[in-house]
Amino acid sequence: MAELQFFTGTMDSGKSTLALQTNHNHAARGRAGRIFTSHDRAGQALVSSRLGLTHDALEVDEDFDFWRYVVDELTHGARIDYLICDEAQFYSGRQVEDLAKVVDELQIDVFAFGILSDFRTALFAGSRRLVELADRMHVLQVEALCWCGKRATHNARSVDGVMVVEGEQVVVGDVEGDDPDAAVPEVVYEVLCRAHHRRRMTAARARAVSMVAEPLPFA
Ligand SMILES: Nc1ncnc2c1ncn2[C@@H]1O[C@H](COP(=O)(O)OP(=O)(O)O)[C@@H](O)[C@H]1O
Ligand SMILES: Cc1cn([C@H]2C[C@H](O)[C@@H](COP(=O)(O)O)O2)c(=O)[nH]c1=O
Repeated sequence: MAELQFFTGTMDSGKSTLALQTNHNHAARGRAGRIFTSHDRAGQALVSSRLGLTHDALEVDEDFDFWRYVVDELTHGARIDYLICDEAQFYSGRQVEDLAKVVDELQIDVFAFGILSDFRTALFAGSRRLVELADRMHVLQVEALCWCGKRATHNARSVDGVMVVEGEQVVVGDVEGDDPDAAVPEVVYEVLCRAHHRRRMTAARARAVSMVAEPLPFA
């Protein structure tokens, strides 16, 4: 019985890696699949993992029609057993509804991967519709950690080193690397626990605050 499954976690939690592993495992068993992505950091029509894995993919823009694409492929004799849908947070609600229709009417498995909420902690449209429609939802077990050591649950955006909660919802970017000499891009993401996201306390701000010398008590 085909299913619509949604695999979610914060940024940097292993979603794209799992997407490519899922594709590999199903293809290794002779199943025929298609891989989709949207706004991948590595560029157009590519799924990339920070582990260095990449795979060609079909780019989903706002006009992409999953139902029409799959029906056209099947009509022309292609076999499709499953769809891998990465960066699904960027899909529209209608596109997610079409993925559910592909599962129900064509018995094709759909594996969707994406973050739940944006830098303001608001659900993305595609993620919201996946939560509403998926047969099964999985939170990835590779836990990304806040700088304080707690499990990270939210994605923070910093612009020029300052955490922001205003701006465009879609800004493609990455979490800051661990190379201290690497140039820091203008927009950087960081995964935080809820408390530190609410306090706007990024790792950089925590370091700065901790470095302020406590006034010595007068002798
Ligand atoms: N060099 C590495 N060796 C092992 N794991 C890594 C390495 N670099 C990143 N990772 C892990 O890979 C995951 C990020 O991979 P990715 O699939 O790109 O995540 P996502 O798509 O969720 O942003 C994280 O869980 C991180 O811990
Ligand atoms: C929080 C947040 C993220 N994004 C972008 C940044 C990345 O390009 C992707 C997430 O990719 P990942 O594989 O999960 O790391 O989403 C955004 O556009 N807006 C946001 O608020």
